[in-house]
Amino acid sequence: MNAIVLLEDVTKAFKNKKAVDDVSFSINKGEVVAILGPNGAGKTTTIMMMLGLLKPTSGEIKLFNMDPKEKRVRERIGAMLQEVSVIDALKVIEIIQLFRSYYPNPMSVEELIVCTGLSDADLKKRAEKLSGGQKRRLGFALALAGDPELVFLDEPTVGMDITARKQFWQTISHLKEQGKTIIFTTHYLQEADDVADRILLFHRGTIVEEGAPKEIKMKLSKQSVSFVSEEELTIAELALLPNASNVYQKDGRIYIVTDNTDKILAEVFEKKYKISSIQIEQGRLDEAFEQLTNNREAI
Ligand SMILES: Nc1ncnc2c1ncn2[C@@H]1O[C@H](COP(=O)(O)OP(=O)(O)OP(=O)(O)O)[C@@H](O)[C@H]1O
Repeated sequence: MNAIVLLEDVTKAFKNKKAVDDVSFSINKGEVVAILGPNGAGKTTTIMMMLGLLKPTSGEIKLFNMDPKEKRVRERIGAMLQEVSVIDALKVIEIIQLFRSYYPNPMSVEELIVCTGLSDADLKKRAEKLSGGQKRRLGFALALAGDPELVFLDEPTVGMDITARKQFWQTISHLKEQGKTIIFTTHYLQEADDVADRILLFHRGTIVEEGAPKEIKMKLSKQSVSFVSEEELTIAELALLPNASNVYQKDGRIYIVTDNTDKILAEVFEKKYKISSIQIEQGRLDEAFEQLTNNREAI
């Protein structure tokens, strides 16, 4: 088996609330996997557990078939977390050298500079003087300092401008070509679609969809029929229509998400509902993602 990350029935509860609820997945060597989901979905908690920084309440996590806390594991992984906390008084280059010294086969400083886009001027700055975007670059450099086989990136592009984002994803593609395994979290379907081999879509602590971006897109970007209702129609009633896969209300219109708009229209007409302003929507991907998570919110 090529799986270098393995989670089996992992749950993390804070007090009584389950942040991650019975999650299982495995990741193979060389895969780029996006953990996608809205705020509070459990993405960061999952990353922190994989890194051995949080202990699961139940279930098991293995990296390279070992406990994530083992030194032999730590030497093979790198992580960029949301908060980069470094020693403010040190210069950027000193922090990078310090991190490199923790690893048996670190990446060269030259390569780290190319990968992260840090400039010579940035290297001489004290960490406390860095802008938000420069701090993210430093965080990325520290994640790569040990030339890791497995890289964890928690919302890596937050605070980056467009140029920095572009360069960042180019570097990720380059690291993938080198055979590195990359796991990143994001709120943005587009980012996951552009770079990931596989998406794990999290919502409320569970994986609600999993697959290649193409598969996820096919599942999510369903068409819908929308209309204005002239009478009191309940979502629950419409959800019973045989071809309705989802029903929701937005800006005074009712939307019925479906695989077959012709059939759903026939079903709606048959019921003789008093409706007007009927439209068929193609379904944008971002919208579909929002629908999926919003609708689950209401369940
Ligand atoms: N240390 C903690 N103590 C209590 N609750 C926590 C703690 N850490 C996370 N949670 C809760 O667990 C849930 C999942 O949080 P998590 O940070 O994993 O989500 P996320 O998907 O990373 O969200 P975001 O996109 O906002 O970063 C949230 O409801 C959060 O409030």
